[in-house]
Amino acid sequence: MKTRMRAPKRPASRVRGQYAREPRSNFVSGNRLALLCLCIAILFGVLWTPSPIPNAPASPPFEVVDLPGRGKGLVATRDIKRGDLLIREAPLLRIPQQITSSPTALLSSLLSALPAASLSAFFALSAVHLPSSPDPDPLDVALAIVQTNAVAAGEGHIGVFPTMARLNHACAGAFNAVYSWRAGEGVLVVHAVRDVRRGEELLTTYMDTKRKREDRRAYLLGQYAFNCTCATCSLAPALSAQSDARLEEMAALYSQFASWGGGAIDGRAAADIARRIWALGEAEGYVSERGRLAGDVVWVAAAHSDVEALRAWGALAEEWYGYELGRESAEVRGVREAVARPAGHAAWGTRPGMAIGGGP
Ligand SMILES: C[S@@+](CC[C@H](N)C(=O)[O-])C[C@H]1O[C@@H](n2cnc3c(N)ncnc32)[C@H](O)[C@@H]1O
Repeated sequence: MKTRMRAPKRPASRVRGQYAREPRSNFVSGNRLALLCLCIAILFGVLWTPSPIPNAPASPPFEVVDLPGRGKGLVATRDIKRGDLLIREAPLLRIPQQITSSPTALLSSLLSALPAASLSAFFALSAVHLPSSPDPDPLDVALAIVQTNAVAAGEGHIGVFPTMARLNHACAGAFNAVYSWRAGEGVLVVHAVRDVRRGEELLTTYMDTKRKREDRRAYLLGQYAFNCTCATCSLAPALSAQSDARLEEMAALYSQFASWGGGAIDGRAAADIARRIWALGEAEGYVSERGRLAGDVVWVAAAHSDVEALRAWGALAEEWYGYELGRESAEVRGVREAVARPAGHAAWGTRPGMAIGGGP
């Protein structure tokens, strides 16, 4: 989700890249003793109590439980409404993606600075692709934990979050929770993107799942070492083929929509594509990313000086950004401002005047 995409919500943001393959350095070995001491302190019973975060739900609507075949996960303890805030938490670690030093050296210094309780929370997280040695270097374990649990945390950064990290994955129309980084507050928030019944598992998505089932499953197996059996991946063959076709068409349409930025299509065509994406999402049950889509059409409407379309898409953007990012988010405030003062929009009048049409 790029170009001028504003919300750091692209679910494909779980990170690996350079952190996956960095060779160990002498510096790592030099820090091993300190880390081992800290780990031993943790084993001697330091319990993790999260520090209170302002505006975090006072009583979270879920519990962390062991789920057969999937490790821990979050299960709703009461009915949840679309748009409800589920989690609001600070990172245990926040790491720049582009670094000049060794990732393990950086990780070592970040971990060394953590209070024992946070270190305990970090090392309690799950990890795939652990080193096979019976006595692995704690920094290699730490690296595997980062690779399994880190998500995008602002421009050029990833973060590991103790509660959010327990969310398991589902694809396309099957996930019900979406996370986003609040740069101004330094926290990650997770909202319900659909209604959830008590007893249902809360599920986010680890990747852009607008891909066919075979590709999604191969990616998840390779990166996260599990076979996805979510509701979308479990569809019978004929229904799965229809779902694949919808998801692949949505992905192709998003690319076409983005080509408006370079002038390849006009505003009316861009809005037609957005309406088609919306309809496909409805058929698929894929309602995530609608705030951003509608927000982008607001931009197109402003560029073509179409106030009516701007207001119609603005209402949709406000509603769906509100569900995914929170009604108090910067994105909702931005859309409200655009609707209140269309001519004050940064894109206003930058393309030829044109009626692009209202929402779906
Ligand atoms: C970020 S962790 C999620 C929380 C994890 N279950 C735990 O116990 O901490 C990612 C790991 O959880 C497991 N997982 C996530 N989604 C899953 C799913 N849909 N089915 C089975 N395992 C899943 C995989 O082992 C994956 O590598």
